[in-house]
Amino acid sequence: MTRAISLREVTKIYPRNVVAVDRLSLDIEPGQFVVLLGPSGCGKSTVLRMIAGLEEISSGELLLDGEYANDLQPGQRQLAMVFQHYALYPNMTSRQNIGFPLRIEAPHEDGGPRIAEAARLLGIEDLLDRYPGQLSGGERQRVAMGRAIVRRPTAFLLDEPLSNLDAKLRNRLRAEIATLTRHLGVTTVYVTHDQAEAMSLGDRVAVMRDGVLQQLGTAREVYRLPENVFVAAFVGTPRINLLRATVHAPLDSRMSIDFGTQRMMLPQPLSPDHQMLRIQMGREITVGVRSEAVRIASPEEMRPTEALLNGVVQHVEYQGHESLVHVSTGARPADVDGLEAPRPRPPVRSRGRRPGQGKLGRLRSWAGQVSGGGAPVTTLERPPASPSPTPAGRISDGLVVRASTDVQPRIGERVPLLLDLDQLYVFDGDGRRICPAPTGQPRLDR
Ligand SMILES: Nc1ncnc2c1ncn2[C@@H]1O[C@H](COP(=O)(O)OP(=O)(O)OP(=O)(O)O)[C@@H](O)[C@H]1O
Repeated sequence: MTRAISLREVTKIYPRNVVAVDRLSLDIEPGQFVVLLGPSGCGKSTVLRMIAGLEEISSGELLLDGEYANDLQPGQRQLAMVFQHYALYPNMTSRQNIGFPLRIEAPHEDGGPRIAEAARLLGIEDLLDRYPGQLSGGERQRVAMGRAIVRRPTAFLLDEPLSNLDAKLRNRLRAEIATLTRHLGVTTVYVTHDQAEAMSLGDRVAVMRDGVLQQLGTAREVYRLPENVFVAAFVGTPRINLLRATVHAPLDSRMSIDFGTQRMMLPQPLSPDHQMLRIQMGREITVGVRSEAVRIASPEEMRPTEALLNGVVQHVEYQGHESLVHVSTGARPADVDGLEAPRPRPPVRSRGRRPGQGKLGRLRSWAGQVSGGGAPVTTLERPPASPSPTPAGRISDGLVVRASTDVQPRIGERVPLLLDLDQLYVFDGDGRRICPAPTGQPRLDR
């Protein structure tokens, strides 16, 4: 059995008025895999904990299969949660750890066949008699998954389950989790701050910022048609180039985008999307260009859908199969708030979380509640990942261009840049995407 999960205008306000989740509405269909993506502190885990019943909902409704579920006890929800820090009992073998929830639920039943089935699905049959201390990080996370699936839950709630693992293992387990949950056909809500992980995993990605849902869509939609500058900047590697500009639209000559030190002429006749830019004349806009939408090539090679800028090569990152060329155009880079660091909310860190109430403390208590009673001992192998030290939203001031390794520009060289206008994003002063035109407004098919 699998579950439909709906959140209707759900808000969570922690003590001291910390609004962790703000009127979030989300419908997750049975069997769907939805990723909650956003920077640290944006409220992802809180959403998951409210679904699990580990956190009270301040206002709004949670529906499980269409039934009001705000007041259901965690144990009545038949959901399984897996955490970043695999909470395994160190003095129990993998078999005992996986079978633990069954012993609590049905102490007189033989859990053997279900444990064996879970172990087979996860490919850990040969690890069943080992203790957590004798397992690698990835193996422990598989055992933790085993403990979740053995109960045959109606949905999985996965809270950054892979962030403690090294990149290679993370990629492998990520693929395994996707395959496993699809095979089981169980609704899955997966929390991560890693956009690459989100893009590769979910049927749908819900991008959050400051407790507010920014966009819900397929990975392709959030990448190709980001609804605002935050989503554009958060999703995609290398990060989208974002430049401050104004629209220059004289009646008697061609429309251009003015970057301060140079203007980019838009081809005539103007596309319907570009015609709409006229309204922005004189206002500051943000232009977004992904690194694959720019090429270093001579103006003679310019296609009808391209426009020309000039730049000076600052730095070349050799990546083996391609190079990332950082080019200065003299344009002002745009800042986007809240991309990496939590929003500055002074009361939050000192908001009176008692020792043990932070991520670690919450983890200890959740582990006990969700895995079906008892208070499991948590083996914590690594300290929780600290938030990225990068200051919020600083976009590097060079335009990053993806180039084939045949292109070998010299540092300091002046180069022509051809921008693909079909992949040009424009955001208004409030950060909303105005080009390509949002759905419902006339726009080019792409
Ligand atoms: N028990 C609590 N009491 C008060 N504030 C809390 C509590 N738990 C979380 N918060 C705050 O609520 C906000 C959202 O936290 P949450 O853990 O849901 O974010 P997150 O996106 O999952 O972040 P991370 O990826 O770092 O876990 C943050 O500002 C956090 O400090």
